[in-house]
Amino acid sequence: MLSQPSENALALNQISKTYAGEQVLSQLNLAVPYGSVYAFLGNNGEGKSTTIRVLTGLEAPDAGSVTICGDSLYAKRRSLLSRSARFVPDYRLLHRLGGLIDAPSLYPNLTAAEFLSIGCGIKGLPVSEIDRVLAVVSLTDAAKRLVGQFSLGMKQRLAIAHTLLGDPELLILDEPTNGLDPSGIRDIRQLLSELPASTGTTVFFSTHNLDEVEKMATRFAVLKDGRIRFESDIPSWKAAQQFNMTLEVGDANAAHTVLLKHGFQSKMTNPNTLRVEGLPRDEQPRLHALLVNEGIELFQSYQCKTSLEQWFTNEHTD
Ligand SMILES: Nc1ncnc2c1ncn2[C@@H]1O[C@H](COP(=O)(O)OP(=O)(O)OP(=O)(O)O)[C@@H](O)[C@H]1O
Repeated sequence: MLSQPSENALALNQISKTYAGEQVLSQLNLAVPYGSVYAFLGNNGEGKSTTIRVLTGLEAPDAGSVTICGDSLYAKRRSLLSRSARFVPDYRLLHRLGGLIDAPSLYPNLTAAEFLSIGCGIKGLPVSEIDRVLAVVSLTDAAKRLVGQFSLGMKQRLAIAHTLLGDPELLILDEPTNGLDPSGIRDIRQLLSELPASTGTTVFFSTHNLDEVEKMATRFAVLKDGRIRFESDIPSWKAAQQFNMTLEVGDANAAHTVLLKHGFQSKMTNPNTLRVEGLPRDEQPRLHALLVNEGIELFQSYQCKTSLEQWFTNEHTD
């Protein structure tokens, strides 16, 4: 009998994992609240895929526990052949989650509906599920088209539809926009960010792209050196973030004097360009208004993009 859901759709407690003497995950703790779109952010090789394999039951941890919708995924069992105990997943829990790990395996000679009907058959679901999940991923009109004729973005949406068969409470995706073109990326971002509202599913996805986090997630955590090094909801993170800005103005010298008078530090990079570093987000409107009010011609102002590595190094070195 499954217990009542806790406040978190997913929780990892003190998870450790070692490969051939190399510690990949080290006492990792993570909690994903129901209804969130949770980004699991980390650079290449930090252990995102390893974590996802552990929390989908594909690979047992060396230590720690995984809780899905309030129930423990792993139990320690003594093997019949050896005296040592090992973690074994409770497969009954896996129907509560849908997982998309690595590139989806799709059949090019089947239509989208035929492909999904196989999933329905395996899971013992009514065929009405096919129309439901196709509608969620906006592929209703492509139901009778061959999968081999789909764009990469459509294939990814179909793969997500497949994971949604049976209406799982939690969806887990490993780098879901990898390899897609800009329009495919946009579609997947929109689909995933709307899923909690449209189906009640909590979304957990890994990425190495900071931009992805800002555009899709409600919360995020940064994995580094096997642990969660930073965790926040998006609005608090945005409010606390500082930006480097470039301003294109008619007279950089005059603009510099105005900014200095109001306590902003700026650097002139040429007679028409200023750079302002470490500017808090909520100071940006005031800075623009000051320049305009003082009669400075402001042609353009843009934020310099920060990579995950830069952002993490700048703000969270310990
Ligand atoms: N089955 C395995 N056997 C041995 N080492 C492994 C295995 N799987 C992963 N590793 C190692 O664990 C570390 C983390 O790998 P993992 O694939 O989890 O990282 P990742 O954050 O998902 O990286 P990427 O973004 O490149 O996919 C790497 O050093 C990798 O070489």
